[in-house]
Formats: sequence, structure tokens, C-alpha cells
Amino acid sequence: MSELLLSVKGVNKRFGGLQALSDVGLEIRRGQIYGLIGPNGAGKTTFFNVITGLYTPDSGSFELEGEAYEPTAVHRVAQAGIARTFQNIRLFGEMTAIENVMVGRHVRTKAGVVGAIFRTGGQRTEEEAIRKRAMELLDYVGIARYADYQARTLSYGDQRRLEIARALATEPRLLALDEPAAGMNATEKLTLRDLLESISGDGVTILLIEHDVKLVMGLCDRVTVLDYGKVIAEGVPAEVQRNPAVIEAYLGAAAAH
Ligand SMILES: Nc1ncnc2c1ncn2[C@@H]1O[C@H](COP(=O)(O)OP(=O)(O)OP(=O)(O)O)[C@@H](O)[C@H]1O
Repeated sequence: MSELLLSVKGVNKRFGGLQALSDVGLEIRRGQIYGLIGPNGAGKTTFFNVITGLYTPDSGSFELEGEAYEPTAVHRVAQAGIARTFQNIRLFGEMTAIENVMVGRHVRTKAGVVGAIFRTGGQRTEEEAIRKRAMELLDYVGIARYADYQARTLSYGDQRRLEIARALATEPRLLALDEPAAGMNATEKLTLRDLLESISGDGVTILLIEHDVKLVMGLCDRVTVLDYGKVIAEGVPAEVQRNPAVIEAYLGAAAAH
């Protein structure tokens, strides 16, 4: 079995009277595509926000490759090698596609994000190297032809892929994707599936929140299922799919709509 990449234990997060996460934990091994699923409001995004430093948990312990990891600030999370995308796309809409990826790349360099936006003189060589890598990443996710288009003019599916390219620019150990297939048509989902398999094949571990159960079950090595903030199942997709608690949670959620 491959090495443990991320280990999370005992995460609790309360919003006022709502226990959004209750003793949640999971273990992701290096090279896995790991799915985090569950009905609406189960706590999936809250969990992402905790592990990426956006929310402070009430309790919980975190280890990355066996070392204590404190997701206390967004920049620290990036330095630790975790990159993420968001359920609601967060791109710099007025900037071009390639500039969006370059911002991600600058997170990994001493120039910093400010350097990416307000270019100063004397850094031309570094800037060129960053631009070249950004172009490679746009090509990798299949949208190189839109490099000089403003991000906001790209189709929804292409914006999602641009977000992935920007996240990859930080050279993460773990890529956390919050509903990457949301709003995509069947063809776009197939392309996305191929892309995620390539990313995984190239050595980046993936943690995926996704509502498309078929996509998750076909793609993921292991899955954790949340319901009302609690882990109700964990295992390989075929096992989890047959778990009565999981069937019940999804049927209950469908009946409520
Ligand atoms: N900042 C917040 N303040 C108050 N309540 C919140 C906050 N963020 C999330 N919640 C609540 O926590 C619960 C879990 O929400 P979360 O967004 O994590 O669920 P989810 O599983 O990602 O749902 P979905 O699939 O609909 O995106 C929900 O009841 C939500 O309303």
C-alpha cells in the first residue's frame, strides 16, 4: 500500500447551533483519487474549507506525509502543497487565462502574487519561465488556444479547467477539487475524467467532492460519505455503493427535494 499523504482526525466544526462536522476524519494515500461525497449540506465544502485554512475547526488533528500540518492560513496551505478549486468558480475574470495560471505559479516563487500582477523590471527571465510553464499547463488541461482570452469569456467547462491549471501551477502534492464537473455536459465530463486520470497518473493525489455519483464511482480509488456532518461510510466505491446507510442517505435526500 502506498504511503499516507494526508491524515485527518476528529474534526468538529459548529456554526451557531449547527454541528456541520462531527468527528470527521479520513486518510488519503499518495497517488489515490479520493472521493468525498454525500447529499447537499452534508458538510463536504466545510471539510474542504477546514483543511485549506479557510475555516478554523473547533477540534481536529492533521498530518501531511507523517508531519503535523496546521491549516491555519491559506498561504501556509499552499506552501504545504495543497491546492484547491471552489464550487463557485473564483478566477480573476478580467485577466487572461494565462495570467490566471501565472498567479498560481507565482505562489511557488519568491516573486509572490503581487509580483505577478504588478510586474516590476529586472525579473524578465523569471517572468518568461513562469509564462512558459503556465502555457504548458493550459495545454495540459486542453485550453491553450484560449491563453489570451479574458477568463470571464471562457465557457463554464473551460473556466473549470482553467481553475485546475491554476491550482496545478502551485505544484501541489494534493489537489482538492470542489465539484469540478458541476454544470458540465456529458462530453465535458468525459474530458474532465480523462484529465483527472492524467493528473493522477502524473503523480498528483486528488481529493474530489462531486455530486455525479457515476463519475465518482468510476474514477475514485476510495470514497468517504458524509451525511449531516458525520462519516457514514468509507471504502472502495463498489462497497460504499451497496452500503444501506449510504442508500438511505441518498434516498432520504432525494425524497426531501
Ligand atoms: N459559513 C457558514 N455559516 C453558517 N453555516 C454554514 C456555513 N458554511 C456552511 N454552513 C452550513 O453547514 C452545513 C454544511 O454545508 P456544506 O456547504 O459544507 O455542505 P456540502 O456537503 O458541501 O453541501 P453541497 O453539496 O450543497 O455543496 C450546511 O447546513 C450549511 O448551511
